[in-house]
Amino acid sequence: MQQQRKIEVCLTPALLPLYNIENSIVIVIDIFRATSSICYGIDNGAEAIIPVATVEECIALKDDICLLAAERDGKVVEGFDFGNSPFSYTTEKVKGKTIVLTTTNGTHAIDESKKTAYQVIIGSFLNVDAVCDYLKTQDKDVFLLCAGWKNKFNLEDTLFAGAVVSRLKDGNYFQDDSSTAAEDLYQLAKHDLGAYTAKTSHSERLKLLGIEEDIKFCLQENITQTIPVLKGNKLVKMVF
Ligand SMILES: O=C(O)[C@H](CS(=O)(=O)O)OP(=O)(O)O
Repeated sequence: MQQQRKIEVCLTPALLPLYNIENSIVIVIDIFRATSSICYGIDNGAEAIIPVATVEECIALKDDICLLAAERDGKVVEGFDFGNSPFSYTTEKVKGKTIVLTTTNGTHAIDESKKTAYQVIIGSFLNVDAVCDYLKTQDKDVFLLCAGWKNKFNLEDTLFAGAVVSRLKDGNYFQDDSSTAAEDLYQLAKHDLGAYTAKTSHSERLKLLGIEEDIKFCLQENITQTIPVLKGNKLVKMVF
């Protein structure tokens, strides 16, 4: 008899060592803003985005062709082409380009999960239905990894995890308790994600930096069908 697939939500990268993800498709989630910007950039024709955990690794990969993007604590790191705002990942800026990217939380989560995952893909509200449609066609376990904030829990990534859980409901998955909690949170917030996420500490941080427009942008649902997938050390557009 075929084993029942699992759906698990890992609420922060700090909890990752507790899980076995060898048979799982890992969906890395960093709604504000890394995974939203990655989805947008790949959809806008970036050839690849190379996620790295540290600013030093980003500099080490510098060559004449790559763009270098680095963000820490919401700000572009001095000397880099750009940071983590989705508005830096437009067609005009990224089409045909390879970007080496490091961010406070998102690229750290990608780096940690790639070591043992069956596959790593990138999720955001921008591509939520495409991600779920893909997962429904796979016979792998689903592992939703929230990038959180500096290894701590955050609301917006958990909300997105809940959005995925609610869309996969009919798939007869075994759900862990954090998936159930995430789904309940999503049911509470889904009618007005903007109002709910206004409560988040991340919104407060981004507002202080004057970048509320980024928040609105990252909460749009299904503006793309593109799924970034990790191939080697590069995130590229998944081809079906
Ligand atoms: O740039 C962002 O929005 C955050 C920075 S922080 O968490 O507010 O310090 O980085 P990300 O890796 O996208 O969470």
